[in-house]
Amino acid sequence: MTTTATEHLLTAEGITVRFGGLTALDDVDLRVRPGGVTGLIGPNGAGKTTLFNVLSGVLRPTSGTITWKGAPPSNRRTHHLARAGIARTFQGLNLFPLMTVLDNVAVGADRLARGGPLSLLTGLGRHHRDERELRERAMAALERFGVADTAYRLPGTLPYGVQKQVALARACVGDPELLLLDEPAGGLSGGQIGDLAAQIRELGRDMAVVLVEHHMDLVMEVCDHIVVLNFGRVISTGTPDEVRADPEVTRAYLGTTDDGNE
Ligand SMILES: Nc1ncnc2c1ncn2[C@@H]1O[C@H](COP(=O)(O)OP(=O)(O)OP(=O)(O)O)[C@@H](O)[C@H]1O
Repeated sequence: MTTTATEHLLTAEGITVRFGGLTALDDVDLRVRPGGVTGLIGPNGAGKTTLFNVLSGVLRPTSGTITWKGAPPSNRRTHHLARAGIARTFQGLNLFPLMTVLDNVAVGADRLARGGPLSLLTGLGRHHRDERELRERAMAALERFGVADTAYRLPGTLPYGVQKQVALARACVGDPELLLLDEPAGGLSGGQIGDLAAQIRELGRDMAVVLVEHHMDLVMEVCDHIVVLNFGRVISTGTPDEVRADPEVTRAYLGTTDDGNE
């Protein structure tokens, strides 16, 4: 199925997630168009990570529907979503510590190969040509993110900022149509965050990016559209300027009442 520029790539409707008695998401809607950067923000515990986990197939919602390119995803398990064109990064990076940087990134290209998921790890069901192509793609992705010189190192031997670039290269190597970035600025210095902003804007020209991030300057700089969650509900949506000017958003972040009292 093809998607025109005016159609939504991903639609989440009425997403509710309950953990026992706690409602982490309450009837949340999210629509993502092809291309551009959507920010998902909100105070601690607002439900951002839970929504990300639903979108990337890690968590099945209690109720609600997800539509990918106009139809429900045929299989919501994470590696199937990756093959359909949805990639994500993790707060904890999730790089394989005993694999080289190059192999870590080649695993991310798996959706383009004929072998099954993780066949690069097991060596089963894959042609030598596949492997060579995957490694060439992985090297090209490392070059794109400026870390090709680390290809044969183990991730744990590299500075944190470099590991973050490797994780980005892994997410992008399969040419996803939707990239979910979970707090990409966490642990980075001011200068690194400036570089990251330029990278995210560039990525948003090739694919749709959804960004969960606490670093407000970065969010306001790179996002075309922002969705604000508080206590599991969408309390505001709009452009960065619209969201910044919304008193509901200020109240959510400051935890104040209409009178300005705590
Ligand atoms: N597996 C779980 N079991 C029980 N409660 C959970 C679980 N995961 C999240 N929660 C709760 O759901 C609510 C939303 O959490 P979530 O992590 O999605 O928020 P968040 O907006 O990502 O917060 P933060 O900015 O602090 O990462 C919180 O009250 C949290 O304690």
